[in-house]
Amino acid sequence: MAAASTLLRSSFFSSPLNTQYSQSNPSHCPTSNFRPIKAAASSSPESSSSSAASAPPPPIKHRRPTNENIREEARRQNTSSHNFSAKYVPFNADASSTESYSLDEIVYRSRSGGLLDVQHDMDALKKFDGEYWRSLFDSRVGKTTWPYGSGVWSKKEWVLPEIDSDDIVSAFEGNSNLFWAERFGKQFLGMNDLWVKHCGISHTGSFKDLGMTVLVSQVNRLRKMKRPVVGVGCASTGDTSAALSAYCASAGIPSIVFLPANRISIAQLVQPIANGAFVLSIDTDFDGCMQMIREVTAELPIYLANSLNSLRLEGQKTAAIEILQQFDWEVPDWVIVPGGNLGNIYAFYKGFHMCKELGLVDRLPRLVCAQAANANPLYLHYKSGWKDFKAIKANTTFASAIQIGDPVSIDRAVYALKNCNGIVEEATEEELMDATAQADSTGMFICPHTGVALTALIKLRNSGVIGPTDRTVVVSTAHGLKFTQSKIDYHSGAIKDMNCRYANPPVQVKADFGSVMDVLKKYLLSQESKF
Ligand SMILES: Cc1ncc(COP(=O)(O)O)c(C=O)c1O
Ligand SMILES: N[C@@H](CCOP(=O)(O)O)C(=O)O
Repeated sequence: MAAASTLLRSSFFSSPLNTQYSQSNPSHCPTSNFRPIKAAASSSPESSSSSAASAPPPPIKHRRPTNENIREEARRQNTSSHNFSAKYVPFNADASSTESYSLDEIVYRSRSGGLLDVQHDMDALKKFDGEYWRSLFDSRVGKTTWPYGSGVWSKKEWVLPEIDSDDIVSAFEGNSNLFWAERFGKQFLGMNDLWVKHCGISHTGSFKDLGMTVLVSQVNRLRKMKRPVVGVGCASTGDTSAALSAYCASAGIPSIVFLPANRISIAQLVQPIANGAFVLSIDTDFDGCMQMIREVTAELPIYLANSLNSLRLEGQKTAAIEILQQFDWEVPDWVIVPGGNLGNIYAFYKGFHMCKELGLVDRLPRLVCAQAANANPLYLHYKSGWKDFKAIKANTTFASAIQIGDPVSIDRAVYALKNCNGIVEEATEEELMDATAQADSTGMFICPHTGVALTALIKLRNSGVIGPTDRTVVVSTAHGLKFTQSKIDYHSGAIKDMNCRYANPPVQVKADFGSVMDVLKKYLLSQESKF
C-alpha cells in the first residue's frame, strides 16, 4: 500500500485539471427450447426438430411480468435441452490421446504437466450451418435477455454450453465498440480501413471481464454442487485481479489476489480493494506472484483464475467472434494483439478458427502479437525461428500489465501464430509511449499496451508488410483511464531519456485578460499554419 500513496502524491498536475413470451424466438431463449432454425444443406440435424425457415424469425417484443426479473424469466423459459457439450483435453494432444476431464473437475494441467484446452463437441455444433450461427448470434446483440445480452453469453453454446443460465455471473460484458480509427489511420499511416477493438471499454476496464464471467460462473456452479472451492485466486499485473474481484463480489464469492508490490497502477490497485478482495502485495514481480499462486492453489481449496485455467480463454475468444460479427462476417486482414502471459493471442486464434470450422467465415486473419521490448520472450523466440524458448527476467515497462518474462501460455501462443502465418513485433518504451500519444491526439485515450500494438502496426506498415488498404484491427486491451500516471509522465516531459515528441503540457498563465489573450493569439496563429 506504500506504493499507492507514493504514486498518488507524484501527480505533476498538482492544480488544474410485460406479459406474453416468445418461446420460439432465438434471441430470447435459444438453448432452452433449442431447435435448429436451418440445418446445413448437407448436414443432418441431430434431433427430430423441424427444420424451418432459413433465418430466425423477427424478434417479437413482449414484456415479462413486472414482478419477474430477467434471471427468473430465463429460469422459467429453460424447458428443453440440446446436445452441445465441452470438456478439458490436453492442449494440442495427438489424435490418439483419450485423456479428458469434465469441466466440473478442478484441474488446470494435463497428466504430463502440459496445458489444457476446452474442447467442444464440434460434430454437435456442425449440425447447424454457418448461416444458422450467424443469425442466432446477430439476433442476440443489444438485448437485455438473460444471459444473452452479454457479448460472451450471446455465444453460450460455443463457450460453456452446459452451464445453467441461473448459475451465470455476468455484467453484460462484451459487445465492445469497434472504433474506426479514421484520423489516426489517415494521418499517421495512410490507411483507410483501420479499426480499434475497444475491449477495455468494459465493466472493470479491460478485456479480462470476457474470461472472468466464464470462470466465475463455473465456480458459482461448482460451489452450488458443493465442490470444495472456498475462494478464487489469481496473480495479477492489475487487470485480472480487478475483473476477478468484481465478478466474485457480484456473486458473493471470496477472492484473493497476489499483486507484485509497486508494479501496478493506482487505478488497478484500488479495484480489488474496493471490491472487497483479500489483497496481498508481494515483494516480487508478476512471474514470482504467478509461481506463488500456483503453489498455493495446489495446497488450498482456492480456484485458480489466471489464464493457465483454459476456461478464461473460452470467454476471451468471443472478442474475435464479435469482430467478425461487427464486420458483418467479413474477415479482416490483420488483427494485432498485445501479449503478456499469452492467453489472449490464443483466445483470438481459437475464436477465429471456430468461426471458420463452423462455416461462419471462410478464412482466418493474420495475427500479430505485440510485446514490449522490455518484456519480450515471445519476440525473442520468434526471432530465433521458434528455436528453444527461454523465459527472461522482464524489465520495467510503461506497459506494466504485460511485464511478464515467463508466460504460462507460451505453447498456446506459438501454436496460434504458426497456424495463421502470424508475426511477433516489439515496441521500445519510447515507441509505445509515442504511439499512445499519437493515438490520443486523434481522440482516443488508450492504454500503453494498446500503444505497443499500435507500434507493431506502425512498423509493419512502414515496412510494407501491412498495406494501405488492408483491413486491420488493433485490439485495445484496457481503458486508458487506468494508466493516467504514464500519460502525466509523458506530457510533462518528465521521462528520463525520452524525447516525448508528442507531449502537450498545459500552459501556465497569469490570471489577467491580457496574458490569456496573448497566449491564445499565439496558439491560434500556430494552428492557422496547419490549414
Ligand atoms: C491491459 C493488458 N493488455 C494485454 C495483456 C496481455 O494479455 P495476455 O496475458 O493474455 O497475453 C494483459 C494481461 O496480461 C493486460 O492486462
Ligand atoms: N495482465 C494480466 C496478467 C495475468 O494474465 P492472465 O490472463 O494469466 O490472468 C493481469 O492483468 O493480471
